[in-house]
Amino acid sequence: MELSDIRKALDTLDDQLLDLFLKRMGLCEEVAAYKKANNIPILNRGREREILADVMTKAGHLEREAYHLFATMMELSRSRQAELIGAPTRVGQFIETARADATLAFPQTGLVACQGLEGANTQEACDKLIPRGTIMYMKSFDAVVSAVEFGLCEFGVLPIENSSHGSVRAVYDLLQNRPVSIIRTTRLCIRHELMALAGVKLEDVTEIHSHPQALGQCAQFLEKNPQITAVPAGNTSMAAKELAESGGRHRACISSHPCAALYGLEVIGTDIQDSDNNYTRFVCITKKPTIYPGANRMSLVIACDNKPGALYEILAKFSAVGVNMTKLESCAVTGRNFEFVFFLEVEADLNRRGVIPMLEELERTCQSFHFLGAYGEV
Ligand SMILES: C=C(O[C@@H]1C=C(C(=O)O)C=C[C@H]1O)C(=O)O
Repeated sequence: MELSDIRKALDTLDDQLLDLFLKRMGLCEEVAAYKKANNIPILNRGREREILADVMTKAGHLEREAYHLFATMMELSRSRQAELIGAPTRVGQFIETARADATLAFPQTGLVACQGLEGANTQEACDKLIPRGTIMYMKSFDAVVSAVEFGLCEFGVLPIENSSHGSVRAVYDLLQNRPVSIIRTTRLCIRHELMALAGVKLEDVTEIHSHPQALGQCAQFLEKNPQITAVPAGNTSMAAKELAESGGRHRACISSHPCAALYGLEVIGTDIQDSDNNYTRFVCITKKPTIYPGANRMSLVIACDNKPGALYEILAKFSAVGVNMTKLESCAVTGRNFEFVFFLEVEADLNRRGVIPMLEELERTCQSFHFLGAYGEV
């Protein structure tokens, strides 16, 4: 057969397939109405397994392809049913409340909780996120979240991930477990400097103090100087202040440039980070769920069953509504062997048809689902 003839035949088949697909979806809509009236869950794993087993037996050497085609069709069917049934979900309620409140422009002032001291990278992030905000410095990430949770500060700013060191697990843990949500993010290029008291040389230094993330981002520098011990500090700026107060002449710290002038230290090494492309992303959080106009990203933390295809099923849902994933990181669940949660960020407009039902479907079907917020990046 000529190529053009084959394509003509394909066009005819595609028309038939489309027609059958629409008929199938029509029947699923009837199923949805029945389920709604009788309060039956959308997902019926047993029925889906039977369908897939039958399809694979009938499909012969194309069993794998047929499996994926039918798994996707059932995925789309469940998504449509969720859209029609509209049963309340936590994520649906969150979005409804958060959007109703978002009539105002993004705030430019207010009290902002920030971990560390003057000169910390987070301070620069605070200035970008809430341009005329008043910063209150806190000792820990936990204290930042508490300040927001208990109303001491309207906003909190926290680092969430670094391009060479990955997600800040402690911050993800706080965001999942406390009643705060992300309203905006920003990205800063981080450069690390080595600082010490006036006159101290690198040869004199036996200890370098800094935040574990900063120590990790300068791992190659530390490897090249094996005589030096890395000592964790609460924050890069705290390390600078403590060094200045200690008077220690065998000590140095890894901090950001403004700390030298702020704490009277001398820079004895510049750009000591492993990669010049070293970025940290920061999130701005609030207690009141708010989605400001123009929000085009969302952060999610999802745990799924430990079985083949579990992650694929999640990704298929994104694909079904055309959502672009910008981050996917798996992380072991603390205290459990080989169980993972996924930290995700997706680009999605909540106004696009199917996006909210997709989130609701994820909440209904995944082992655990946390919606951390919908926001824009500055
Ligand atoms: C259509 C139904 O709902 C869901 C979708 C299915 C499908 O598309 O075939 C099968 C089982 C359910 O998970 C149903 O329950 O029959």
